[in-house]
Amino acid sequence: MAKENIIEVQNLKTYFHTPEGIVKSVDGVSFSIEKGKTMALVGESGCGKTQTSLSLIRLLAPTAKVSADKIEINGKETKDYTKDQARGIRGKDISMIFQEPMTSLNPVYRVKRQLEEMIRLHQPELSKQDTYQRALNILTRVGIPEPQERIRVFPHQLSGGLRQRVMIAIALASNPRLLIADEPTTALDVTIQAQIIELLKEIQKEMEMSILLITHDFGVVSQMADTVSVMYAGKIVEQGSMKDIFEDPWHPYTRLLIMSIPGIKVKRGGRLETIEGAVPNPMNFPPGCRFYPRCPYAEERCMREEPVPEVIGGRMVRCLKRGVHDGR
Ligand SMILES: Nc1ncnc2c1ncn2[C@@H]1O[C@H](COP(=O)(O)OP(=O)(O)OP(=O)(O)O)[C@@H](O)[C@H]1O
Repeated sequence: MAKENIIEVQNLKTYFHTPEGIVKSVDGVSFSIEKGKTMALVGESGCGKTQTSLSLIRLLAPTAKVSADKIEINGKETKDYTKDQARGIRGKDISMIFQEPMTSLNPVYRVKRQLEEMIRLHQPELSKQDTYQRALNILTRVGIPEPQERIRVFPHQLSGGLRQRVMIAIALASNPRLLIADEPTTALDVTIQAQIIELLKEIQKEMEMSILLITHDFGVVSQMADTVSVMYAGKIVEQGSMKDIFEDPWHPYTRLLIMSIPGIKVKRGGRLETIEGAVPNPMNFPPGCRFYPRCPYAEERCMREEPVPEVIGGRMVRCLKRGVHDGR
């Protein structure tokens, strides 16, 4: 049976036209996510992960220009959507949660108003009482104790973990087919982090929802993702199943990211805290491979030739030296 994708993106480019020049924050990105599955988009800060996800729902700065060969979301081709049309896919098709709940929760309204507004937007037929009951049910579902009390408070009166749960409740109130989770656990302590990951996984199963997980943390990827796309300097440099990528990363950047995970996989002394050097300026990428200035395996031709995507056994990699660094 053919796999059903909730989203298919081909050759997405998001460029910011600034007085100083063109910022190529997303530069030809392609991926798809199957129904009910999670794809992690991984990379360091500034690689273009957030702009990729915001491009899908067109929540970009006015200076941004988006182009693509395809952005099919839940069966609809949206690449030529205007901002107004794009508003229609937010909520029903795609919801988004962020690292910092206070950026998406409104500090001046109580939880009740924010949650009920979202429910009303998507189920206007519900009576006042049913809307309230559904709000309570969602709060209960996301593990909020004493929902009758908590629904009456303002966001700042909740702990960080509970705020994250409220944000998830609001995002789920519209029954989205795809949830974009941008660093959903980065600001939380480890125990709460694990609880939120568990919650997202349970809800995903119940609702058969797909997740686009954006993170710099390969530890979180290993707990949630089915597939992984590794992003560097506006491009996807490696793509494949979580198992393939973890067990046998082909791109040097992926290898270095995995080596920087704290924990059991890599021996203590061998662990990297960070990768040396910095992500290049998207206004001025180096010629050839964009990773060569930081790559331990780079050779002369990497500075000249831009690697094209190679697809082998269901995986994709963009590296001229694949086959050398992994001993094949
Ligand atoms: N409005 C804008 N104008 C110009 N450049 C921008 C704008 N917004 C983002 N950028 C640039 O686009 C690039 C990619 O940013 P993006 O936020 O997508 O990175 P990221 O990988 O998600 O990192 P982070 O983890 O910090 O969110 C960055 O270099 C950023 O400075």
